[in-house]
Amino acid sequence: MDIRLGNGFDVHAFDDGDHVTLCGVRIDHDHGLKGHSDADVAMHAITDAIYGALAMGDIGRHFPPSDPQWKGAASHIFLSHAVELARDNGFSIGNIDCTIVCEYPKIGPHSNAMRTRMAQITQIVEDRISVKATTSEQLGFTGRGEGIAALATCTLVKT
Ligand SMILES: Nc1ccn([C@@H]2O[C@H](COP(=O)(O)O)[C@@H](O)[C@H]2O)c(=O)n1
Ligand SMILES: C[C@@]1(CO)OP(=O)(O)OP(=O)(O)OC[C@H]1O
Repeated sequence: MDIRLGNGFDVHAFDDGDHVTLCGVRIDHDHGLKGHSDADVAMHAITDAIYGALAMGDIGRHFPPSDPQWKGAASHIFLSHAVELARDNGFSIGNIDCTIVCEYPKIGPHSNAMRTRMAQITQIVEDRISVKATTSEQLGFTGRGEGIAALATCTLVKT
């Protein structure tokens, strides 16, 4: 059995707006997130974890921020591409674990909806997908409420 481990990390700054999109779920908030795409920082970290496990670059290599085609794009496009690339190379996703770092919004009330959406996109069962959150105890850029960071790990399995 061939098992690969990948990790991903992303940050997006807060901007004017009334909601953020995290793992494909819209959450009302007093700010939005700045980005070339929909700025779904958690989905970007998960996408990069899959590219990482495949050793096939990163999200910016496949979807350059300089390409106007991706302006405002929904991030499920990026994740679906990484999932398809894994499948094309004979891998299935073993599990995904994502940690979102911010003081606000609170993630807990939305984490199950996020797992459901991620399961739809990745076509794996929800109990193989984890979405967690932590504050940074008011320290650093996340602690000052300047943006959101996300980390993700995934395993890919070829039998
Ligand atoms: N944006 C967040 C941050 C945290 N949580 C939940 O609160 C728990 C305690 O966070 P600490 O940083 O104080 O350890 C954390 O384990 C999460 O359950 C959250 O939902 N959203
Ligand atoms: C997702 C892409 C798409 O152009 O743009 P952003 O939304 O700015 O997100 P980032 O995490 O900076 O990754 C780079 C790009 O691939």
